[in-house]
Parts: sequence; C-alpha cells; structure tokens
Amino acid sequence: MNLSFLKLHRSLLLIFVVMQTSVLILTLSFGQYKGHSEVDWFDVAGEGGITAMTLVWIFFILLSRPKGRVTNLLFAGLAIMNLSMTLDFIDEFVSYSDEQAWLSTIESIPAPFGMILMTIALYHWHQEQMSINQQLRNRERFYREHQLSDAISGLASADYMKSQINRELNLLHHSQHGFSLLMLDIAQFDRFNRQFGDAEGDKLLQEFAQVITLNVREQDLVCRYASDCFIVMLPNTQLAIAEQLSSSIVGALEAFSFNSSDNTLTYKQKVHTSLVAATSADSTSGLLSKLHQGLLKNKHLHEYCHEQTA
Ligand SMILES: Nc1nc2c(ncn2[C@@H]2O[C@H](COP(=O)(O)OP(=O)(O)OP(=O)(O)O)[C@@H](O)[C@H]2O)c(=O)[nH]1
Repeated sequence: MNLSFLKLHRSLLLIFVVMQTSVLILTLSFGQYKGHSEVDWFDVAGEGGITAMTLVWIFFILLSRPKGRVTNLLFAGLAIMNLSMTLDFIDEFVSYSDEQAWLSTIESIPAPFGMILMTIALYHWHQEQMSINQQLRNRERFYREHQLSDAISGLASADYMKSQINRELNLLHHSQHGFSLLMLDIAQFDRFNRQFGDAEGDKLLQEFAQVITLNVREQDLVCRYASDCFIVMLPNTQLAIAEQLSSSIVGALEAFSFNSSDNTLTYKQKVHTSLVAATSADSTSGLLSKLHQGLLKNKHLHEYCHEQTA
C-alpha cells in the first residue's frame, strides 16, 4: 500500500488527533464507569463498529486524495460524523451526573452537520471527476485523431516526436540545458522478416520497444520513427551523458534474446545508432537529417569493419 499521500495531510491528521483526544479527556473526566454488568455489549459492538468504519473511511480518503477543497470537505464531514459516533460509543461505558448530562444530549448534534458537509463534498467530488473524465477523453481523442501513437509498438508516433522536438527547440531559446536525440535502427530487419515472417517481425518490434522503454529515464520520450527505426528524445541531456545512455540502451537491446512464438528459435539482433545534441540554431528537419546521416555513416562503418574481419 502506497502511503505517500498521507504525508500531504499532516495538518488534517493533527486536527483529528486533537479532536479525538479532547473528546476522550472531556468524557472520561466528567463521566463515571457504568460497571461491567450495565454495559450492553450488543450496542458496544454496533456503535464501535460504526465508529471504526468511519475511521477507515477517513484513512482511505486521506490515502487516496490530493490536498484541496474537496478533500477538506470530505475529511470535515467524516470527522464530524465520527465525533458523534465516538461520543455515542463512549456513552456505552460511562454515565454522567445531572450537571454533565449535556454531554449525552449533544452527542447526536454533530452527525447531521457532518452529513451535510459530506453531501456538499460528494457534489464537488462529482464535479471534479466530471472535469477529469473530460480531460482524459480529450487527451484520448487527441492521440487517436492525430495518430500520435504507433499501433504496433504502442510507442509515440513520428508525428508526435516531431511536435515534441519542435517544442524542445522553442524551449531551448530560453534555457541553457540542451537536449539530445538518439536514433536506433535494427540491423538487417528486412532479412529477419524474410527469414521468419512479418508476424515475427512485428513481435520483434514490440519487444524492442519494451526493452528501449525499460532502459530510458522517466523524462525521455521514445517513438517508433519508421519501420525498424526508433528515436529517443533525451531532454536536458548533454552529449556526454547521452552517449552513456545510448551505450546502455544498445547493450540491453543487443543482449536481448528474441524467442520466436513457437519457442523454437532464439535470436540476437544488432542495432545501428546515431546521436545528435540539439543547439538553438537547429530546426526539427535539420536535426532529423543529421540523425539520418549519422546512421548511414555508422552503418557503412559497421559494414566496412564486418568486411575487414570476414
Ligand atoms: N514486420 C514488420 N516489418 C516492417 C514493418 N514496417 C516495415 N517493415 C519492414 O522493415 C524492413 C526494413 O528494411 P530496411 O529499411 O532495408 O532495413 P534493414 O533490413 O534493417 O537494413 P539495415 O538497416 O541497412 O540493416 C522492410 O522489409 C519492411 O518491409 C512493420 O510494421 N512490421
């Protein structure tokens, strides 16, 4: 269970602890214990259960929600309802003298106020959820309509990558931190397709996409740029760091063993790379063309080395 949201609500938790402690001090100092024989244990179980349940609701609300007005209202409503229930629960064990009988009388007063606050909170929660749903729908439509994701790999598409390169180039004019682009191309993918079929080729593309995604940082963006070619955008990354990241991604890809669907074949695939660091003088098309040229150079270099060692 992730408890990180609880840290956001320290002040609400403090209010709750102070409220509960005050109720306990007040009731226990003014009341007298009824005695074992006078306690109705069925009522204790019923009222104790309701009190415990409202505590659980408060816990889950604070655990799941960010700070804000809706959370405060939900908390206030539940905490006030819990106050009534706690007083009612303690009432099962203690009785009050005539002068302190007001403690028993007021126990049911907070509950309706708590319920009214909860109702207002739930209305605002509904409004909030409608707006989140609308945003999600818009984002999904945006992706679908603009074909911003690639159907085979599930990665961002080339169009989306181009729009993000544009955006980063605009930001580059206002920041000192440059970004880098890494192009990865599967070597001899055409031969792989011809040898094992297009379906296995699609599977290899999907698995390569997963390996790349697993080996990039949270801020990096991966796209399938064209058939067997991927681009990774490395924001805020100078060339020296990009080179280290590139070799760890390439290492992971070349160490990856592809298993054919019928499990009869394991295959390791080489990749070609190209890396550029963007400057404010670059354009999106200029950067992509530098990447292509770098890739061609590396392919020829690789073929040349291959011929020399053959
Ligand atoms: N399975 C599959 N193959 C694809 C897809 N898109 C393109 N291809 C194939 O990918 C291959 C790409 O061939 P090339 O561009 O020559 O690349 P390569 O064989 O890796 O050549 P080098 O990069 O020079 O080593 C072609 O056979 C395309 O038909 C796809 O979505 N799925």
